[in-house]
Amino acid sequence: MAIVLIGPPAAGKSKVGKKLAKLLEMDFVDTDAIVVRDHGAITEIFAEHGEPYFRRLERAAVVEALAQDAIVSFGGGAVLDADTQHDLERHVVVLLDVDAESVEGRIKIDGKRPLAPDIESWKALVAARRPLYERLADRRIETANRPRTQIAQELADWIHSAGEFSE
Ligand SMILES: Nc1ncnc2c1ncn2[C@@H]1O[C@H](COP(=O)(O)OP(=O)(O)OP(=O)(O)O)[C@@H](O)[C@H]1O
Ligand SMILES: O=C(O)C1=C[C@@H](O)[C@@H](O)[C@H](O)C1
Ligand SMILES: [Mg+2]
Repeated sequence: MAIVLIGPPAAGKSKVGKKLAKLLEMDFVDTDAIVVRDHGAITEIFAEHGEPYFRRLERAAVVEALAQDAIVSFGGGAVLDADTQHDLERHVVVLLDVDAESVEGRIKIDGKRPLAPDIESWKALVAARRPLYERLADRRIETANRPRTQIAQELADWIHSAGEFSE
């Protein structure tokens, strides 16, 4: 079973996931990183082949990631795939959430998200996905104005107390 972090672009899935994996002494896998490893930069995949093509590569990355007992950070849109939604029923799913105001500075900083290049597109994307994120999640964590270390520690404590991965 994997512990899967889902949620809006720039919620902190990759950064928090890495810290959580360290705390729990588990492997860390990121579906975006698998796609990049196998196919190159995400911005270029979107520009050259479009979103449906990217989603197929992403689905393969999800299958690889969920086969491991690891902390798995999803790309923001990985949950859109119906097979992935079904697969998530067998895993622990955490929604890392963030509001538009708090995410604004984060989006501006890296600007490398083809579907959310600015805050207005981020808002529309997240509004459409929010019911899905909430339906799939076993637990929701607010990340606005909170250090990543604290978020990771809270999650690690919850996982320990829930008995997940206890030996
Ligand atoms: N709790 C936080 N407080 C402040 N900044 C944060 C926090 N979490 C993440 N960030 C910043 O937000 C940006 C996005 O973080 P990260 O790449 O982990 O997001 P993500 O959820 O993995 O996004 P994506 O869906 O694009 O993969 C980074 O610049 C990161 O430093
Ligand atoms: O929210 C999304 O649809 C995306 C988020 C990123 O993690 C990448 O997977 C890609 O930029 C698409
Ligand atoms: Mg990420």
